[in-house]
Amino acid sequence: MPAGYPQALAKGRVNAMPYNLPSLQPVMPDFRGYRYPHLGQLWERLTAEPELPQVDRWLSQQLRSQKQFGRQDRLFYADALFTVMRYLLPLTLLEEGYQRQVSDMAAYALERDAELAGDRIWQAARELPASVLWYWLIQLLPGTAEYPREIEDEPFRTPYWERVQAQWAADERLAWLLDGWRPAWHDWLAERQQASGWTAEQVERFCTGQNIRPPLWLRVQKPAQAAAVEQELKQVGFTVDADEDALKARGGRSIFQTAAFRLGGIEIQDWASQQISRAVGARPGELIWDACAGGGGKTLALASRMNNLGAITATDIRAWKLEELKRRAKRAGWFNIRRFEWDAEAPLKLPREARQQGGFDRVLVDAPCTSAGTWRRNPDARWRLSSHQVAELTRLQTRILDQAAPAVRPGGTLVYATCSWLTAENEQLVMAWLQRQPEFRLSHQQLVGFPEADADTMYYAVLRRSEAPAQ
Ligand SMILES: C[S@@+](CC[C@H](N)C(=O)[O-])C[C@H]1O[C@@H](n2cnc3c(N)ncnc32)[C@H](O)[C@@H]1O
Repeated sequence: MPAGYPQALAKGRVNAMPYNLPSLQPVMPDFRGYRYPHLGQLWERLTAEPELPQVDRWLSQQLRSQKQFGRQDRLFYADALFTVMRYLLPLTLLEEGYQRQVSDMAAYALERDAELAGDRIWQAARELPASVLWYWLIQLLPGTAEYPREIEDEPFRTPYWERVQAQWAADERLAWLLDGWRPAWHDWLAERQQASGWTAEQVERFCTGQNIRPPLWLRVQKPAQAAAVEQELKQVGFTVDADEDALKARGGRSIFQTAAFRLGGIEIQDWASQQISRAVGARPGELIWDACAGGGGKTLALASRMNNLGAITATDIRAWKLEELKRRAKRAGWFNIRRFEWDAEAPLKLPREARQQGGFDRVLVDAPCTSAGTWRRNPDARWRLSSHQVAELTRLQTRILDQAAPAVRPGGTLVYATCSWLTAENEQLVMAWLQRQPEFRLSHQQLVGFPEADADTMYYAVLRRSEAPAQ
């Protein structure tokens, strides 16, 4: 924690646990022998990629052309590859250690962790055959999967595994390696623990729970339609829990085929993400700027609170994302959203009505970040995290905040958000920024979602601009 970090903020505020969390014990994907050869081929194709691709997109491209697979097969292959992704580092170290007969696997793990920083892990992992990955995965996770036939030296591997497991479990920095965590993340985790006041149990739940996919979260566009939407989803086989306009859905068939989705009654949006739009507090009639709107997940949630009264300016550096926003807004029936391409290199030229009142009532900066809070859904994202990436992103995040601040009217609100749990991108960044911005004060900040709710992990800070300019 940086010197002078105020204790009141360091404590953080742990939100109430709104949902019973499922068991956080990861298990092996439901394995049927006949699926193994194709799983091996998929791994071979993935490892032909010189750089680690975004695995969910890569996999859907691969499976799109394979019409022979049914829904259950597709779910299995996705689940299996994602599981390998979660444990990429321990799987790689186990096989390397076994092949080299390394006896001190604690020292070896720390040394290799430093060498394989960021996505360099991919260069080592892509050397491994699918059979050994699968074999070590069976050791790491409880389940009933059979060893691949290629593994003939199993009597030697088992005692090796038992020795390594004992060595890692005995070292505080390495114990979570068994859950797929890099020792290099240890300091970041300690900072998070301190900032949020987590107990050891919360830290453990946070680490192990990264390996379990959260449920599908939906947001009802118009509260008046909530009951009808819930009823339709139940009719087509979903189990649904409701929390205001957030719906937790499990099971069922493709959500995209439901009338509720096609007619704009619902959007897919994680629960934590929905809390960010709530924190902005947009009201009908106000002028809002969503500075990093992307495909519009939060823009639409803000629009939903304004009911076509007032105006939203949605900007992003990527024009193609704003096109998606346009489609989604039309489907939802929101007509008060204006879109502009904007790069935080320069200030935004304010729309006339915002200029007339001295700026926007509320500005949301949903900043580009490491996305560390989405590892439960995108497990490969964790292998891109490095100190270098964090340093680059915090520079960009600060620049975006600097450019967004003058567009907030006196007395208005600026909300800074990330889908990351790293304090460097969140509390630390906001504290440093506030020291240079005497016109703004922190109203409150919060880490929302996992490990308290079965969702992603996100952070937001609500910053208020003073009514009168600072002297
Ligand atoms: C976390 S995402 C936004 C997600 C979006 N708000 C949502 O809820 O769907 C961050 C966005 O910042 C945009 N971005 C990155 N660099 C930027 C820059 N220099 N200026 C403006 N936007 C930028 C990215 O294109 C990305 O869409």
